[in-house]
Amino acid sequence: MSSILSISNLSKTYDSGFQALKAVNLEIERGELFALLGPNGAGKTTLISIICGIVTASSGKVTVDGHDIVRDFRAARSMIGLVPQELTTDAFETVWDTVNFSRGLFGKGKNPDLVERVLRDLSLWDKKDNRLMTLSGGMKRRVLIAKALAHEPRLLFLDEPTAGVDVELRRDMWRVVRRLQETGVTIILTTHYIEEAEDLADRVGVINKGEIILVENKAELMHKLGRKQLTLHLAEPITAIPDALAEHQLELNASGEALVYTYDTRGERTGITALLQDIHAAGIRFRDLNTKQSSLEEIFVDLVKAPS
Ligand SMILES: Nc1ncnc2c1ncn2[C@@H]1O[C@H](COP(=O)(O)OP(=O)(O)OP(=O)(O)O)[C@@H](O)[C@H]1O
Repeated sequence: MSSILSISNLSKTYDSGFQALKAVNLEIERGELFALLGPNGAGKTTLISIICGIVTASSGKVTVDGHDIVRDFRAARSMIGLVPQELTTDAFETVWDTVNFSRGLFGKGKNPDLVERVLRDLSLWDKKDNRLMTLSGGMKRRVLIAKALAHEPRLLFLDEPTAGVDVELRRDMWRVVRRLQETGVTIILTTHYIEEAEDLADRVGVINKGEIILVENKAELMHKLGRKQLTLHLAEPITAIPDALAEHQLELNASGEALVYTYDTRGERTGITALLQDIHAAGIRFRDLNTKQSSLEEIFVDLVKAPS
């Protein structure tokens, strides 16, 4: 198997007695872009912090490229890059110095060529002599990535890389992340923007209340759990759905001008042909129709909503 990260039966109970992770099992494949989604407090940060050696697990085992994160901490940690949300380094430092310093923290010798390549890849080269405080928010985020890449990690954690940034910068960051993946880095991304996972991820994992409740290929997930809706815009409004159409379980919108039919994209039959025949027979005419596929966001909300 080519897992770069292997997590088995990982649990964490904080001193307060709160169990933040419950027997988590997860395999991350080399080169993939994995999005870890979960509502606030689900355990994402705890999981990443354990892998990076910031928090100690209560039980379970994690290996990074075969290195146990406890017994073989240094080797495991040197494989990992962590991009936090905030830049906490000295604002007076230059881009060049701060990125070189990050490399040095891992005991790696100077490698100006490599640092130059990292800065060029992130479009930071012309800013290399700038002090951090003079950079825009977007450039600061790039510096965070450059710092995390300076010691040549093979596994990169991006913790909400686009939290609080505008749409334009978010798309710019997505391009950066895609380029990184093309260079062979395995990426684990946590995000609150489900659209981000929808756009970038190969696989999606959903964590809720300390448990991984789903791990799935993104395309498969959207196909499996996705629903489609067909909306028929009626030529004349109706006040109620005729009994003859009851079996189709339609919804009528508030103005009585549109009928909405929800169907399963996996089903062998969508039921649309029968629906249209019955609608015709019921004397209802429509002037337009359109279909809509549910988004990853809708699937996610369904998955994590508390059972009633
Ligand atoms: N040091 C701690 N002591 C006690 N409980 C903690 C500690 N750190 C985190 N927790 C609790 O563990 C749970 C998981 O927290 P964690 O930060 O891992 O969640 P998260 O999924 O990253 O959430 P967010 O998206 O809000 O960052 C939360 O209920 C949190 O209150």
